[in-house]
Amino acid sequence: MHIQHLALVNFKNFEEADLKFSSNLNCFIGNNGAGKTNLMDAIYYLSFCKSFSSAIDGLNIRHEEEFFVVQGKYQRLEQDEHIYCGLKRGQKKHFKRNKKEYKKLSEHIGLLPLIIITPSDINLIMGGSDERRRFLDGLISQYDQVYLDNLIRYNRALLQRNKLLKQFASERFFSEESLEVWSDQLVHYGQLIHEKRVEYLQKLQPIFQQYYELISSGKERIEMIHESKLNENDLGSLLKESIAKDRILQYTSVGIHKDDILFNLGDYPIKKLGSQGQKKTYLVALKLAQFDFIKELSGMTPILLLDDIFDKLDKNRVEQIVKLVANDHFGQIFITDTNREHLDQIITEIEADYKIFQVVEGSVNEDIK
Ligand SMILES: Nc1ncnc2c1ncn2[C@@H]1O[C@H](COP(=O)(O)OP(=O)(O)OP(=O)(O)O)[C@@H](O)[C@H]1O
Repeated sequence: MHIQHLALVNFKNFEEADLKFSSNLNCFIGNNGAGKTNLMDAIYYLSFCKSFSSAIDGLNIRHEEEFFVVQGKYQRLEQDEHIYCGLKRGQKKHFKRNKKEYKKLSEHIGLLPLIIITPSDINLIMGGSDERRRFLDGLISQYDQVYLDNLIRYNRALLQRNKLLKQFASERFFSEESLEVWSDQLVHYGQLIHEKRVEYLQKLQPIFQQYYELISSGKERIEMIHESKLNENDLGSLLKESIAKDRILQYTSVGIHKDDILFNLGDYPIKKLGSQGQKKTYLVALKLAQFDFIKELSGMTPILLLDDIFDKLDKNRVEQIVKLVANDHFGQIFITDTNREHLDQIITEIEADYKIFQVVEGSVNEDIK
């Protein structure tokens, strides 16, 4: 699966762009702020119906303009796919597959698998536990609709239980029975979600380990530990035990919404003791493991976007990553960099087809080989 053609109008700092890609390697070269990441974002948009950098769609319309259009032509399972995304200021976003508008954007997710590695991934390590849960939930739910449904139902029940706890406190009243309606739902869906999280993390761990060893030349040991009270106890008993506490706090203090993943390097948390390069290696390995996962689940080779990947990594690690992604296992790859040094290194490693795009302040020149 690959994108052949990308056309932009008024998307971020691009007034217009029209790019034909290689099915293997594509590189965006340019100075800071030129628009390399914006091009990556446009490709991301066509897979996920949203930007990876800003939650507000309107921010992606070029300043002073009224709309943006992003269009892509893909080869997917031997067929052409035309994807269109258009947004007018203050209006609903339009998203079409082969000229037919989607009723729900969620129907599109998973059609064009894509993995992105960006500097903002650091939040996965440095941010709160919600970042890590979102990563894991996103990984599982992309191809497991039942998991996603269970998660939605769990969150609804959690919201209701918390509302009730607040209401009890404000009315100086308490009824364990009324709380049970929601607790039972939390137990049912929470247990199912927990089992899937355990299963998927177990599957992810060895692939992650393998990638980390490859990039770091086997010098460091890593570990991913699923921290969940449900590992030792069932959620029903946990909720019962914490009723008094929940009454005081006015929210549900146990459940899968409190899970975390501990990222260790050796015996220590990478968040506290890892160097910047080690953290970057960790994230790259984690994302490449995610790549393998999605590849297996979707039956397609995802597009791989590597934004600013070489920053903070030493020469050896860069070399290992270059060797890795040059492998046949990966399909279409996009790389951004401020100079051609890494790119020239990659090109000598692979025999595959490649294209270079020079990005200069919102405009792109193709193929300056
Ligand atoms: N809606 C918008 N309208 C116009 N310009 C925008 C819009 N959104 C972002 N930009 C501009 O895009 C530029 C950032 O582009 P981008 O992040 O793609 O740069 P880059 O080439 O990846 O740089 P770096 O090498 O520093 O990562 C900034 O100058 C920013 O002001």
